Amino acid sequence: MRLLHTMLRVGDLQRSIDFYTKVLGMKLLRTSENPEYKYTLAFVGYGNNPDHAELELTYNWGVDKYDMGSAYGHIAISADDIYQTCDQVRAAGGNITREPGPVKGGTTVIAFITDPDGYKVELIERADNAGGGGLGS
Ligand SMILES: C[C@@H](O)C(=O)SC[C@H](NC(=O)CC[C@H](N)C(=O)O)C(=O)NCC(=O)O
Ligand code: NI
Repeated sequence: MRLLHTMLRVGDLQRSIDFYTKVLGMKLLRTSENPEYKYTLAFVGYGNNPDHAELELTYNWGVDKYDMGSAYGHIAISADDIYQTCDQVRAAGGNITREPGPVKGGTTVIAFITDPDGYKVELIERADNAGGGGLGS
């Protein structure tokens, strides 16, 4: 089995596509519309399934905001140079809610940003091909 995607409901599809492509360097992989049920999907990521997990951005026509509740945590993305990535996020108008620095009690360098809808995205500094060595290692 493989992790295929995470679905996020968004209030403005182009705004979210711009964030994940222009700010976080993802590609727009495909889109689809469902006129009958009035929604549009946009899949973004660093590559296609099955080699890469994707984000499924769901826009329900006419719905521009959601109650984010308190259950959602974050999605995590690796960054070769987290300081440079955060500078790029800032320069592109992204919101950094936790500046880069070692995780509490550990050495892994992380940062948190929020996307246009307020979904948290964790940046973890590691070479893309790194594996294992969980947080705090
Ligand atoms: C394409 C595949 O990956 C899907 O996730 S389609 C699942 C389907 N999505 C929708 O109907 C989108 C619009 C709907 N109003 C919504 O906001 O989810 C679905 O079954 N969604 C229900 C769900 O709980 O995800
Ligand atoms: Ni889905």
